[in-house]
Amino acid sequence: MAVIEGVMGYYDGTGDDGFGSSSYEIAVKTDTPVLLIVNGGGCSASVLAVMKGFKELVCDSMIAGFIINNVTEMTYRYIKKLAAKYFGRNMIAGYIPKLPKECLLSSRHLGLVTAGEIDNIDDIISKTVDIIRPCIDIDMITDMAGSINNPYMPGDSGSYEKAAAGGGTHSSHSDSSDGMPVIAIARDDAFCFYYQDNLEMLQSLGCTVEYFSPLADEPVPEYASGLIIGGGYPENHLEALAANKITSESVRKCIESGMPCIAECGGFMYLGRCIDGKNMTGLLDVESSNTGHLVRFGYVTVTADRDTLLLKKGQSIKAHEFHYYDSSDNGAACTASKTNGRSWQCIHAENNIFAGYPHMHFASNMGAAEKFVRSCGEYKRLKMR
Ligand SMILES: C/C1=C2N=C(/C=C3N=C(/C(C)=C4\N[C@@](C)([C@@H]5N=C1[C@](C)(CCC(=O)O)[C@H]5CC(=O)O)[C@@](C)(CC(=O)O)[C@@H]4CCC(=O)O)[C@@](C)(CC(=O)O)[C@@H]\3CCC(=O)O)C(C)(C)[C@@H]/2CCC(=O)O
Ligand SMILES: Nc1ncnc2c1ncn2[C@@H]1O[C@H](COP(=O)(O)OP(=O)(O)OP(=O)(O)O)[C@@H](O)[C@H]1O
Ligand SMILES: NC(=O)CC[C@H](N)C(=O)O
Repeated sequence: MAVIEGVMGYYDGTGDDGFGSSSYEIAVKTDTPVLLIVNGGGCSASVLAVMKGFKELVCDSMIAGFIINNVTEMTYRYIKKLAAKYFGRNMIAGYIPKLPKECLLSSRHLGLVTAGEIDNIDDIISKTVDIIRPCIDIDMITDMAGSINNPYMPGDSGSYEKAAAGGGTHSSHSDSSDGMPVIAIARDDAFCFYYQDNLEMLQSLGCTVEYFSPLADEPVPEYASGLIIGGGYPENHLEALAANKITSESVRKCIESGMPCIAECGGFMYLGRCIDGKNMTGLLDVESSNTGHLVRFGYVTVTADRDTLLLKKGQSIKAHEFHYYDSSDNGAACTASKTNGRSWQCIHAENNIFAGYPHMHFASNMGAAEKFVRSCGEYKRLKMR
């Protein structure tokens, strides 16, 4: 079994093409049965109307079953009995009771507080499992999952399994003398927004991915010939990032020596002169500050208006913007456009840098990842001369 992550409500997506990019569309494309969790709090039989609406909005909703959230056992039994009548079969695989405070995960701007920042996350999960486990019909769920032969599930050669086993995900003593480039990834509580896909794609192109932590004042790993600084919450760690000179000097030295660098959103802000007045690396002449509201949000297509590290003029890549901060200069090497027709300039493409607010998704243009890896390879060869 695998859990496929979706966003917001089941049919919520870009809205441009039916239910474009929604969890529903992903279920259809991957031929995956769906177990929909519906909120039953504050109502009883009315939740059946919600379930029926979700199930019958389209002719094949892919919904194989439901779990009712936020109800008592008594209400659950009542709904389950009624559901058999209205759906003609048992489609409810259990319920989730009202959870105690200590099981709840907190949110902040941009969504949930990330798991890596919650010290007792394992305890919270175990406690939640202990509560939920007796309320869920696992056999029924296994039957739903076992009834399909999904070609997208990782098999023996699945990259996800390899990654989980540590196959190239992290290597502390990478070979720098031959082979493919080592890509350094800044990763900690300040820089935590990465598409796992992107990292695996770099690995599938032969690169080794190595992590370092700006919050722990670590330098860019010695053997690296490419650098990625992802998004996240640098604004929550300004004192440390401003004080951590080993990282900032190392990032500066690498980039000034020509190392190809992608910096996205929070990572882009870190390459600037300052965030909310606190000094950062100063590699870009940019100041970033909190606007107090969502500045840009949603899926975009980023098209290059001139040649850049990732895209040649005219080429595009799909990306995503999600930020409260804004900068004095967001770059103008590319144009980001939404399906609703809105567009704006973005991306600093000075020499070896590709930096700006969009988070790029390589699977939408593998050529961009290949171009980045080629540049890292060239940098590596130059360095070895
Ligand atoms: C159309 C909207 C979309 N939201 C998506 C996915 C996610 N949204 C998250 C969160 C936490 C928020 N989304 C809102 C911005 C909310 N989302 C919308 C709106 C309905 C309209 C946005 C727009 O047209 O510009 C919007 C509500 C609104 O009336 O503005 C948010 C404000 C909802 C709320 O809490 O009230 C909220 C932002 C919170 C904040 O300000 O910090 C998710 C994180 C939820 C999740 O994880 O399930 C998620 C983010 C996923 C991601 O990283 O992409 C859609 C379904 C993708 C869609 C956007 C489509 C698009 O424009 O491209
Ligand atoms: N069974 C439960 N017991 C107690 N609180 C709950 C339960 N289910 C949800 N909540 C709380 O209700 C709020 C909204 O829950 P909901 O399930 O709508 O979240 P969500 O779908 O993750 O929201 P979002 O659309 O923001 O991603 C959250 O604060 C969550 O902690
Ligand atoms: N997507 C990001 O990296 C977000 C950066 C920053 N936390 C902001 O809200 O602007």
